Amino acid sequence: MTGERLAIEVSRLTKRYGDATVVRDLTFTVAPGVVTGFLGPNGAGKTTTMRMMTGLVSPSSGTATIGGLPYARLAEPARTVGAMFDANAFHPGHTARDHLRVYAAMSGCPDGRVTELLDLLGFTGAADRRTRGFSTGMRQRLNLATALLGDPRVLLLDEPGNGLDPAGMSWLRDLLRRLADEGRTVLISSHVLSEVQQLVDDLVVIRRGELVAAGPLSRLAGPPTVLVTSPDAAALAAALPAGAVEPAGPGQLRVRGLDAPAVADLAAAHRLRVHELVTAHADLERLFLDLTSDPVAAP
Ligand SMILES: Nc1ncnc2c1ncn2[C@@H]1O[C@H](COP(=O)(O)OP(=O)(O)OP(=O)(O)O)[C@@H](O)[C@H]1O
Repeated sequence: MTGERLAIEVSRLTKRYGDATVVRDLTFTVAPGVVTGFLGPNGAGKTTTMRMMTGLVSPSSGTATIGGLPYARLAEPARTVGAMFDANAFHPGHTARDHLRVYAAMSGCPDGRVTELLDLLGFTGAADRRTRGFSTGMRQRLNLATALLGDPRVLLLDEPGNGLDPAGMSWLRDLLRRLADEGRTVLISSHVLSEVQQLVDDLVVIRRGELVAAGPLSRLAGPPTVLVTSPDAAALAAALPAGAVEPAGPGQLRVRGLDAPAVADLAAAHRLRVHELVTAHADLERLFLDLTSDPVAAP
């Protein structure tokens, strides 16, 4: 599918409420065609920043633009940006279909789009049930359906993984991947890195309203290492390139800069035994805690 590719540019964005600066001098870009995770502990300023992107909150200074324009100047804002903020904003007496019809009418979407989305988001049996009985997972789906009504090129989703079980997360991952592969810009917030690490390509991490890291997840997490268990660990360490290896435990080495097959081949060439070889990816939860920990604010 072709369509406009619209980057989100946040430049020196700042929001003050009275004496409190809740978003401070934030600058980052959200690229089209990938899923970007917007991460930070509770109260870091994620929702406020996303609301500023959609004009729901006005910045104290700085700008947030979508495809080069502030939200208010977009020709068709509701069809350009789909946003999801509150997982509970449904009329309890409305069915999922009623809810989508109301929003479709407000944003000028054809009724056929409602049926299409109910199918796409797997509402088969639940489309005509009242939302008051919906699980959190169903609410998240309905929210997503609402955000997708105008077939937007940009999606801003505040905590879409909240309350989803593993099957729901896997479904969400596939859906977001498909939307990004269509060239859309997808920004999802979360305060739990482990929740989104399977969903995102890029990360923007904030703490107390300030940027602490931005870039591809693979770059922030660093390259994987190989963990080798061998009764010949000392001889294997001597055979590996100097500086590529460090002890990781009894009979265990951590190897950098070589992948698992290269380590296995090298051990075989030296007739050394290998009992276990594991490719270890960075501990992303640790990385997130390191990036966002705040000794001053600790109790
Ligand atoms: N209208 C408002 N008036 C005053 N303070 C506000 C207002 N809206 C948000 N804040 C404060 O701004 C800070 C950032 O809130 P925000 O909801 O943007 O954080 P968040 O990163 O989305 O947090 P969470 O993960 O808990 O949703 C918080 O301290 C919050 O109390």
